[in-house]
Amino acid sequence: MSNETSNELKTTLQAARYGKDKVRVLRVVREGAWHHVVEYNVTALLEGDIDVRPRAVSTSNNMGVSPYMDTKTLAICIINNSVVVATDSIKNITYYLAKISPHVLVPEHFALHLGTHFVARYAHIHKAFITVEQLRWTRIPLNNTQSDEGKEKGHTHSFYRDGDDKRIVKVEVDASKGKDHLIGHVTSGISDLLVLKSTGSSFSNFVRDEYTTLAEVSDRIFSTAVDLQYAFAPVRIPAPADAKQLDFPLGDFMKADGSVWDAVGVAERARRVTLEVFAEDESASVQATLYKMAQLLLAQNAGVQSVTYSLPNKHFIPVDMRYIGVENVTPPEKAEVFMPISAPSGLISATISRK
Ligand SMILES: O=c1[nH]c(=O)c2[nH]c(=O)[nH]c2[nH]1
Repeated sequence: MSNETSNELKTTLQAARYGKDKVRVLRVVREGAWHHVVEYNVTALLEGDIDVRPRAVSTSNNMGVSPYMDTKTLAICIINNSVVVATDSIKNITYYLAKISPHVLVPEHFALHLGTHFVARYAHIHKAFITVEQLRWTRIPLNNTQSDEGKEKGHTHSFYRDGDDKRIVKVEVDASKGKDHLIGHVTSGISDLLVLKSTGSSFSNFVRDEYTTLAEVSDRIFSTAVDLQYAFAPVRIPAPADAKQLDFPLGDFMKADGSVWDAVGVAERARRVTLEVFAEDESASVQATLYKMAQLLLAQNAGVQSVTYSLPNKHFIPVDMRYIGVENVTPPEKAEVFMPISAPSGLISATISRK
């Protein structure tokens, strides 16, 4: 395509969003000798009046620009970067809020505080999208060490990574109805929670036709990497009242609809219910177990509106050793040696919401 053609092409900016991805932060909060740590990977993206394109491009050169400039240079000169909060600044703000936010230990609260600051601080930013991925750091359990209140057991300042699963929080702070009408949309969940059970799973009565080779089984391995998302009802966020727009009165909006918004409690119950249903269910299929998990999660958490699970069915094939005179494949419930199959896997997902 020639330059002339690309210059003349009429286009419209359908959507634009930008910011910083993978901002890695570890925060230590000290209550005397009793320390807390959180490690987050933060993505902070902004939307608003961020169109950098020149409003009207003049090629007739009546704008006080040197007559020797060509059309291309002129266009670069008047590109409107004045609407751009640099992604470097977005990263700096993320670290600053990690330093000063009283809400930093709870990813939902931190994400809401960060998103609120972006839309409150910059008049032309109408929406902030914050994703916080929390990595596990669990207190090393020791019998003789516990907090002053005696609530939590474990070492005062030593932690270990007790799982690769992450807590994933996605927040949208929407100021499009005005800076005094901030709405927060919060979705939380879990990713990469790897589980396996060696019995208590069957699969039968599925469609049998000319494409079917799978045998019905009353006993099989069930393994998945849980991906869970649960959505809260939207929350009203009071606009910051201070000059620097850093206020975030969490207590106020927790009571805004007359209920307490317990993000930490929901997260603990969601992980527990997922693990318990997985372990205890006599699974008729991944689909059936998924539905039970989601129903129980909704039943236990009044503030949750909908639940989405996405569960790969990781296959394990009994190794056929009949060629060396060893029986390992029949009956299936007696199989002992399996080949884990990395691909393909099944993939079962569903969203369950309140009626
Ligand atoms: O629990 C299962 N659900 C399926 O839809 C399916 N399909 C399949 O081949 N195995 C399984 N297992």
